[in-house]
Amino acid sequence: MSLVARCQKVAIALSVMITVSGCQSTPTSLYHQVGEQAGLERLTDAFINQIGQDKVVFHYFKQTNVSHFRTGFISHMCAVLDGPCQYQGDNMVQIHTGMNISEYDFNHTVDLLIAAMNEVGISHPVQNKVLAKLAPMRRNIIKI
Ligand code: HEM
Repeated sequence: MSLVARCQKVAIALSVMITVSGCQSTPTSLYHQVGEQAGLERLTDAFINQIGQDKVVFHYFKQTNVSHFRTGFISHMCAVLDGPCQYQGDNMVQIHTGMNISEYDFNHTVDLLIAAMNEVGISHPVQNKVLAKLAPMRRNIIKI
């Protein structure tokens, strides 16, 4: 290959790298794998729907402003899944303090989220990665 052709190849490779790193969502991020903003909106709507029909945990949300919850949950998930968002809301402890959420109810809520992920077609390997990100929050949410 001539030197000019080589330089052209390197230039193309570099410009591809710059374009990719300049994107808001890296192709490998979990945020990308759940379908970015539109995917998180679909997921959160399905989750809210699940909660709305649920006899076990709905009572926690009786006084909740759904539109505020929707915006906050989407932005929190976006940040947790390494998307291009900065979650501005209260932290998990602040939000859930006083709710005294039992382990059973926490697990049940996670089941509702899994049902929502199935509903919107998120693959099981991606679901597992999402759940692994949420698992450490358990101790900041339960029985406080
Ligand atoms: C890993 C699991 C969970 C995550 C990541 C999570 C995340 C969040 C976030 C980000 C918000 C704030 C939304 C906003 O800005 O308004 C929120 C609010 C809330 N969460 Fe959770 N949550 C989890 C588990 C639970 C569980 C298990 C329950 C109850 C069974 C629960 C009950 C609530 C309620 C009732 C609110 C609304 C509080 C209000 O009305 O101001 N959460 N949650």
